[in-house]
Amino acid sequence: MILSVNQIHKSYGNQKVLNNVTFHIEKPEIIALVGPNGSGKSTLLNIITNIIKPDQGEITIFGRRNNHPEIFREVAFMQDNSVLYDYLTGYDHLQFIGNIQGISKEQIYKTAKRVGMDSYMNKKVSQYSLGMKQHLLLTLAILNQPKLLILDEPLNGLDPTSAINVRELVLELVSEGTTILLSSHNLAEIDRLTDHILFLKKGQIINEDISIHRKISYKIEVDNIERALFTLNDAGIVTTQKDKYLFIENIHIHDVFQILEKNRLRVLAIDREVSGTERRYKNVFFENGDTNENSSV
Ligand SMILES: Nc1ncnc2c1ncn2[C@@H]1O[C@H](COP(=O)(O)OP(=O)(O)OP(=O)(O)O)[C@@H](O)[C@H]1O
Repeated sequence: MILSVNQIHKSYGNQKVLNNVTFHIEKPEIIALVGPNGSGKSTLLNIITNIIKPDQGEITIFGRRNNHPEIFREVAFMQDNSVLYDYLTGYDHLQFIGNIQGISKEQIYKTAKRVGMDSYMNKKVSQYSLGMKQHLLLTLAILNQPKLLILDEPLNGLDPTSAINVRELVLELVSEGTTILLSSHNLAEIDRLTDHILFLKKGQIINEDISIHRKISYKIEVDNIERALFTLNDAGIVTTQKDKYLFIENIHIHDVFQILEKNRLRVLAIDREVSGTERRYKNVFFENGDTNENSSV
């Protein structure tokens, strides 16, 4: 068992933030923790990493309690940027943590290069952008090649290029056997990363394989929209029109191309959108017309 979260309760004053949270991670994969602002995601990650104590409940990581002194050889938590020191360089931070963990200079350089921060690691953190700070925090987190990596909003503040790099790195780490538990607000990013979602609702976990909710939709522009609409619907492919675009869901796009080509219809543009998480998110959090997504227990 990689991670076992058992019957965790946590309140702040009268506010019950986590109410009997239980879930288990048994195999290396990416698991996304999703919930509205204030639903308790950071609190839960902080409890898992033993930064905050729960009121009740128990966490085990690789079979040991999460307060075991050796646990942090195998687990890393990407903290938020308040842990960084403005007057130190990125390299100073890496060297400091590297010294504590007995990590070689070569490994520090290799990891910084892997994350893409080697070119500015000798600059002071005061000169870093938000994205550069995120890169440094990620480099610090993966320095000891953890088996379980916990990331709180890792894509926050990243421009599209950096977000793609981090996403690719996360996928690479998982392919090497690392388990990644991450929280994110960015549902489109989650769709690209994983099918395994933990929804945090009213202090409790709804643990789901999102693949059954996956929807792939295509937005297509053709040279003759009326004829294309008629032709596709006639072929049994449910197609709708909005403005100058056709919309088709959950279909092998190759079939659509073949039908259009056979009928001498030309595709001018095509856009593909994958959504599963967002659709399920709405079902979970906006049920019964409840549009107040803020969690209260
Ligand atoms: N130290 C604290 N003292 C009192 N209340 C707290 C404390 N930390 C968190 N809370 C409250 O607990 C709730 C959950 O906070 P938490 O930061 O875990 O949520 P979150 O899901 O991570 O939110 P966000 O997505 O906005 O980061 C919020 O209502 C927050 O105000």
